Amino acid sequence: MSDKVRVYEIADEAGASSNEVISKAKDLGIELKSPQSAVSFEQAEEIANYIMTGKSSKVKAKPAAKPKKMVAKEETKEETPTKQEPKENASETTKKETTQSEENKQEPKKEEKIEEKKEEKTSAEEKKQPVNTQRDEKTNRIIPKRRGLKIVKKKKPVASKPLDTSSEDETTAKKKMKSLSEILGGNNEDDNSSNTVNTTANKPKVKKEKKKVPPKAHTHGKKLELDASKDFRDSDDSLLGDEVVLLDMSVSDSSKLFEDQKRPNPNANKNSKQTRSSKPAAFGNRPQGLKRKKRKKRIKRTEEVIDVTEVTIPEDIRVYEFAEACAKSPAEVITVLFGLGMMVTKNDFLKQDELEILGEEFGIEVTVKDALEDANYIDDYLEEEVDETNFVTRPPVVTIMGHVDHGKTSLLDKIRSSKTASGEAGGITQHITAYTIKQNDQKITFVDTPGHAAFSSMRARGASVTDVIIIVVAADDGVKQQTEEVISHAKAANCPIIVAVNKMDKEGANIDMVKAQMAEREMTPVDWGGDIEFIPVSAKTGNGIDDLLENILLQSEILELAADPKAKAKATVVESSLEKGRGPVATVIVQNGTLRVGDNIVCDTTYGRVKAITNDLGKQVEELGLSETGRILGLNDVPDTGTFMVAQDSDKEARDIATTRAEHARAKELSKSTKVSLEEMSGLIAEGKIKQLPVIIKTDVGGSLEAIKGSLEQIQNEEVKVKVIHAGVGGITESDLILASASEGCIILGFNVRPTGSVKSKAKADGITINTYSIIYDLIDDVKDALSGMMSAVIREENTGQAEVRDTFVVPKVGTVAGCLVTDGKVIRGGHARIIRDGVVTYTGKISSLKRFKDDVKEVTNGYECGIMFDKFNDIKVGDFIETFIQIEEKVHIDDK
Ligand SMILES: Nc1nc2c(ncn2[C@@H]2O[C@H](COP(=O)(O)OP(=O)(O)OP(=O)(O)O)[C@@H](O)[C@H]2O)c(=O)[nH]1
Repeated sequence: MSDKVRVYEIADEAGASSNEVISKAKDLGIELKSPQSAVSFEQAEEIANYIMTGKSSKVKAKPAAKPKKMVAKEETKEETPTKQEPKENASETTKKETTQSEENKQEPKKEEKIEEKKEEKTSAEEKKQPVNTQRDEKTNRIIPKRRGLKIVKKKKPVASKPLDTSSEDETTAKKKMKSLSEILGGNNEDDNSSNTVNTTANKPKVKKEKKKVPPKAHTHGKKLELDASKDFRDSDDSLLGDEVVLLDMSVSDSSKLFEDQKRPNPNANKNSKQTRSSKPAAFGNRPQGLKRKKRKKRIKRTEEVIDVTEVTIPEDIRVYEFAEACAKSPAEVITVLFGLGMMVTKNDFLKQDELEILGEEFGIEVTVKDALEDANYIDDYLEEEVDETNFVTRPPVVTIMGHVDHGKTSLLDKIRSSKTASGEAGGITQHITAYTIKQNDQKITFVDTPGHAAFSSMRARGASVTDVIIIVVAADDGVKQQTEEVISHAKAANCPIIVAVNKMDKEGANIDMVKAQMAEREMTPVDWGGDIEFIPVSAKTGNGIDDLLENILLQSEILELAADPKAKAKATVVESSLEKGRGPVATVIVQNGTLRVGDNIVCDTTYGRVKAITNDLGKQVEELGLSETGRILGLNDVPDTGTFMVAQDSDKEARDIATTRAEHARAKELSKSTKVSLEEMSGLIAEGKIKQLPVIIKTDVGGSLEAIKGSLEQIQNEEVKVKVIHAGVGGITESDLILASASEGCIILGFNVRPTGSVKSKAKADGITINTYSIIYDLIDDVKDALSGMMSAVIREENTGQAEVRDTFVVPKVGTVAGCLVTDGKVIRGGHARIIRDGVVTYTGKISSLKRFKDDVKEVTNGYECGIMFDKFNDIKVGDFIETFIQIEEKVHIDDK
């Protein structure tokens, strides 16, 4: 109270001149004379306020209001330029507030506040002032007081005497509260200043909010500070407002959260997902835990409820898949089959009979669905409506078969060369699979099959292209083994048969012999009262060929072969290969419709668009008509021989069918391999020590492939057999090596294909044998040799001598010694021997001891006496014969057995 403030200081504080201060003071009734005149703190403040606000307040103003203004001003001043540090500001403000409240108690506060403002302006001056003299020279040295007001310095002493302020807690708290409410834009008594404060305070508040949202620690930091003042919690509404801002956010979130948890509304799934992802980790575990429980419950329920009475399953189904379909465990399925003596694992495919048994056991009606139902393009084709008005007579397709060297190829070539215009026959030397000729303006298509086995295998697959079969029998050789086989294949094909008695030009030709032999095999000639035409021909001279062709046409007439050239094309693949620069090539015979360039085609597991067609003369054509043959380019892969090629409406349709079929084929292959391993397991019991030679066959064309595969599969006896792991058209590739290395002892057989450099070297490195051939018999012979090598050697016995027992001697602890005379050959110690008594072998074993007199000897020859003992056998009698022999191991060939 005793401190005075001089006019010039007030002027500085209020930002006015000393004269203004004097005149304003006068307005307030305070008489001042010069800038050096002094007034009390109260007066000084009154004057300053009056100057700044323009309002004349009462001289005896409320002390509480004044610091408020100052705080507000300070806040404004500090907060506005330092928006980026709201937290610091806030804490500074709080500190200042605390300071002010302390100052208010001691009353020098107003002066200090004014001085503080001055201080900002005269900071340079301050620095020169001593610090520790604030109370020594009250009147003369105000500057040190200003320093005393500096937040840092003033705060420390205040903080060090909290006990002094305890009696004024309420006042302080109120002041604090007010200042906070000012910050938050709460009520303010002073209109002008409050407006200013609110405006300025609002801005940083908005920013604070913005900053508060992400880093919550800031919010907490602030709250803690406020909480530290204890009383603040009790009273401050404005503070509550501050908290509400924060709570609003979390409350809205958590309310959603709880709503989601309560309502199992499926429509709310999206929301709940979002909420879950955005909610704090602390909440995250609860719903997840609940979810798990729910899942468990659901599974239990389904297990209990499901009672399968009927299932529709695919043809190839594994044990575990079947179990799943029937709502059983794989163990149940395995147990049922095991009980019936069928050993299966859960990955094994189930056979038809196994499925039936299981169906009965479980009381389930099992329906096997055709996996190719949607891709059965042949059935679909056959089901299509047929317009018989479009039907025209179709040329016959003829197959020639016969015993080796009876002249099939010669006959085919002769027919072709004699019936093809010389100009067109440019490439005739090259052997081709099928061709069409003209006889009396009527077409006939001939097909050369690699053998009757291949013919039948094709037929077995439902691909019978043949209308008429010609059996070639050499007139000089008659019916041979393969002729007989051909007869049965031809009969089975249920086609008209014509016998071409070839080589009629030969001297030893005897057609009657052939007729007689054939008649014995129910192939009676027409002129003998039967129904088989026998046509004498010579492939060498060409005699009788016209007759043969006429007969073929006659037969086809009887058959009334007809087809629709306007229909979608259906053809059969009779040959296929992978050609360099051309890709997969398929030789086809059109059976219905017309196959054109650009047609979308499906061919079992392969598909494509016909890029080009080459006819049997090597000419590019645009289309192939009924029963015509040609080579088709455009498939995505090499098709198997005997498969049907059918034109489809769209590329997609063709691709879909082929893809489905390919997938099914793969699954089948897999199923087969599993079954093979199963068979192998049971084979150990059933077949004893059967040995298999695993082979991979690669050929240039499909026909050879079928022939080789068929031949190899037939080579087997009770001990060894060939196991074809893979057979395909095309070169030997690295994938073949991989396949080969997976089967122990597997060899790769190439027919008219050779491995490339890298494949060769890899095979060498991996120790895989690749054998290539161009003659089919060489290949078969090699395989036979390999199989023979696998066969156990035959043990042959060779008699070496004979001895007659003349006497027997029992040696205690040693046994019976037979005193013998060697009557033939020689007796060898350690050698095998059998004792023959009355012509019957009573013992076979080894001679353990051989003596002459008392000496051990290695052998005793004819005419000499010796003592013989056997290994653990003493029942030797006088008059027995001892026959000695050696065992010789002999290798056998598969053909020997
Ligand atoms: N003299 C005479 N020889 C013929 C006649 N037909 C074929 N040959 C000869 O018989 C041999 C075998 O003829 P191929 O046409 O190769 O007999 P193939 O039945 O096709 O023989 P594979 O293809 O091995 O089954 C050849 O040397 C022909 O020259 C014929 O009518 N007269």
